[in-house]
Amino acid sequence: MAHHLHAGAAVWVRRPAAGVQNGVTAAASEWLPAVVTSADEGGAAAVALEGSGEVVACAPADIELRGDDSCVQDLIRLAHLNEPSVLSALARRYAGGQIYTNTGRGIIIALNPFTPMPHLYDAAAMEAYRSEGAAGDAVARAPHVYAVASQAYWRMRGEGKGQALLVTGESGAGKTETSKLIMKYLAFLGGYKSKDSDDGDAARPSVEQRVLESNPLLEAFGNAKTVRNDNSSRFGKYIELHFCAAGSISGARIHTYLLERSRLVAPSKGERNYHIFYQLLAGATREERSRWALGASAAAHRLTAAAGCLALPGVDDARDLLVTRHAMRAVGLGADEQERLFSILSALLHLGDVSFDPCPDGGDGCAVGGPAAASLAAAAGLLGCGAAALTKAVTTRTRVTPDGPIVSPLGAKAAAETRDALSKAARAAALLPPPLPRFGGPPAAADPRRREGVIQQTPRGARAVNAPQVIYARLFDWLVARINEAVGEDLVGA
Ligand SMILES: Nc1ncnc2c1ncn2[C@@H]1O[C@H](COP(=O)(O)OP(=O)(O)OP(=O)(O)O)[C@@H](O)[C@H]1O
Repeated sequence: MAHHLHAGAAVWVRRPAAGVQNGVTAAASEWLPAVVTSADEGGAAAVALEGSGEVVACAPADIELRGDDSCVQDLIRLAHLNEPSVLSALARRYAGGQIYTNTGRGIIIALNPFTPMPHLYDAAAMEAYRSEGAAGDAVARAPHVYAVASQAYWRMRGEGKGQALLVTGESGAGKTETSKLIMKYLAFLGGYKSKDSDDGDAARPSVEQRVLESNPLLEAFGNAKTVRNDNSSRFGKYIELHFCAAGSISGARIHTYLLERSRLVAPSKGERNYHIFYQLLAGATREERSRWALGASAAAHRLTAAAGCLALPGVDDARDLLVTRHAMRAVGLGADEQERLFSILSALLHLGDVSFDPCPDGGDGCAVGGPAAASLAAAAGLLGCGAAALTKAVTTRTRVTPDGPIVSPLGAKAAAETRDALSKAARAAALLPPPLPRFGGPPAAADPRRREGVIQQTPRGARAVNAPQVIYARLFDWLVARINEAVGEDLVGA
């Protein structure tokens, strides 16, 4: 940008720098602090770089004004609002352990510290921001995610209107962690007492507790290790928290979007499938392992082994299964429902192990033989449908014509691509009778829109649908619906 520059003006100048991204050296640039030694009318200048004193000539596009921003904690107070000033202010604060920076009222930039910072979120910090917003002074204290949450909370209470908090950023930026901090803090502001507190009905966790405790469950089924984030949410979510007139949480509702279904059958190299599969394979008891015919470890099943990443440093999948089970109980999933749930997950693992051989007679179809037949039988048993019906479903395609259905064989490649080629979701539903309602009442049935959504997810006229994906997506929807039942939708008094 062209500026009126004079000798002695403090500026940023853009200089070429080699950057390395994903192991590849790429041309990049960096902004360096400098002082103008001479400038022409068009904005070009000769500058002396701070530190080295080297004098370089710069085009107008490579120069930005620089102010003294050393105490700035709100970006709108920068002396010059330009890219290098913003980046330098954020970098300086981050280096000093200040991961939060305001940018105007109600917007905060959070930089991921990638290390636990318990002092930022302890009881003293919670108290410090309790009245933020109520006092109408959101900038008085250090920028903090609690300040934004507190501001929204008190505005909701003051104006009696719903508030929305948008948490956005690229994968691994810290959205999930930030959302959890916000929820915990809103629960705290609403008077939530920790579960250690001995008042109340110990057998019935509070709504706040159920909301917070449902998180591990959603994460187990909806998160996976990616190349960018060991605990990446593979779905979008919108969480509604309902408050009663007295200001405490009275209920919640979680809406989820666009679960990454393809991960189930094809996680990318170096990534993992959904956490729950590794938890199950690491933490199932000997008796459960035999009941569900599970392999000894994640290496034993294609769905968990194919991408080549079995364990994660610092993650104990067996211990995490205990956390997931605790969350299941917290949202009210009984032993029967848990059994069905783990049976279906096990069935998916077996289904993933089914492979197809070309027909021995050289014909069009394919056959399921050897160990694959055992996997298919195990899947059929766990899903509660006959092995013959499942075999037919995975090796044939049915077309409905005015003269009746025409069944034709699928080649090995087509069958393998679709894995069990249950040609349509409707057929899948017929074969896996009825897949999720057996968990104990289908919330989907009570909500026609949701049911429609499931049907729409199946490409109409598609030659075949990958049933593990369909089943897993239904399982996930069912789980979200159960969590919603547990956390309630009590809008009375909100
Ligand atoms: N405030 C924080 N304090 C400490 N560590 C954090 C914080 N925020 C994020 N992290 C670390 O960064 C990791 C990634 O964060 P998170 O899962 O929240 O990212 P995300 O934006 O939700 O990613 P994705 O879009 O892939 O789900 C966390 O597992 C945690 O280790």
